[in-house]
Amino acid sequence: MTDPRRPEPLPLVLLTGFLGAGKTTLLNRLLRDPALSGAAVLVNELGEIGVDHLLVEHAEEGVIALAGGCLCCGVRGELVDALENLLRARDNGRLPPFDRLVIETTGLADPAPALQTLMLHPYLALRFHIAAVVTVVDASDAGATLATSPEAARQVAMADRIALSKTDVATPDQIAAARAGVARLAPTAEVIDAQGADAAALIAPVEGPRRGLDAAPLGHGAVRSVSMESEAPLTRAAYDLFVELLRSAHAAKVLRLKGLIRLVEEPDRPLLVQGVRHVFAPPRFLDAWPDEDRRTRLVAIGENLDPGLLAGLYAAFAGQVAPDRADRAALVASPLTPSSGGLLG
Ligand SMILES: Nc1nc2c(ncn2[C@@H]2O[C@H](COP(=O)(O)OP(=O)(O)OP(=O)(O)O)[C@@H](O)[C@H]2O)c(=O)[nH]1
Repeated sequence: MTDPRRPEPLPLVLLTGFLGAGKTTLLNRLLRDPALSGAAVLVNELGEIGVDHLLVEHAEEGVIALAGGCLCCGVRGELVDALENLLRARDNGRLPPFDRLVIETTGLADPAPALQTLMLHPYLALRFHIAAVVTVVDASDAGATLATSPEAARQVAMADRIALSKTDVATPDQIAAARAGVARLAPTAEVIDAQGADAAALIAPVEGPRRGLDAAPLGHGAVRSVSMESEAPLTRAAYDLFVELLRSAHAAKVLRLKGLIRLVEEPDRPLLVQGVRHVFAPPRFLDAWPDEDRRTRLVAIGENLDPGLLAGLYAAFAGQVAPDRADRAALVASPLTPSSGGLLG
């Protein structure tokens, strides 16, 4: 039940991408679109004196610059201050009641700390929900950049959606290399050609994980995805325990975890969960399942993840443990699983 005294959390889109990928260009396009007239924008800049926000053509009251450092390095407190000020201005009528927020990060930012800051802050976590991480990828150059820059690769791995820029100047081979690089690093992400795409579609919320995933190694560095699914609903307690174990045993490797959970206690509404490394946002019930599929679906994206271990851990909580399966070895290998008398009996 929605509490009438508590405002609905506003969707927040994190727009990231490597240096010069085309974030500001895309943002300008988004801001020109009447469908997005209700968006507020926060631009994070590297220099002491912010410049990027001056390049955002529709730099009106809703565009706020956060200068003097990178969100991932030292300005997280400033991010909190800026967002609190933005909300205060909205709530007391000094700003129009914006209906979503877009944050543009610097080209070198690791998206994780900014996301974690938003998820951990008791007030901001109530007022915003992370609707999507959109990563701009330069199609003319991604093949090389993704292979040589860990920052660029991580921005792609964390993405819910990839906006391919510069497809107007990239050769077909470059576009194919960019798509292949993205598919290896972010197999679950939706890929959109930014040139022709509808502005609203570029920053639409991505609720739940995408389908058709498997735990195949991605072949690029050590980033891979592991999907976990189950038919039978989970109890809330089982889900909470699974997350606790995941956080304590695997958090260093998990870049992102996202999913829809079917709970025994509330089977008609999916619980949307997301984690960034060891930080998990307060789970949020969606009003309804997005489609006919009512299974629990979770996807973890991470570095050096052991798919068997993770899938086995999930299976233990989802009631899928079959002690004679190959998973057993993986499960027993977990330092947190007692060698006897524990989950496996
Ligand atoms: N041809 C072409 N040029 C583009 C496109 N998108 C961006 N550019 C150009 O690429 C350059 C960098 O674009 P920006 O939008 O400033 O990139 P950014 O990601 O905001 O850059 P930083 O803030 O430095 O990280 C500019 O010269 C843009 O005009 C595109 O789709 N096609």
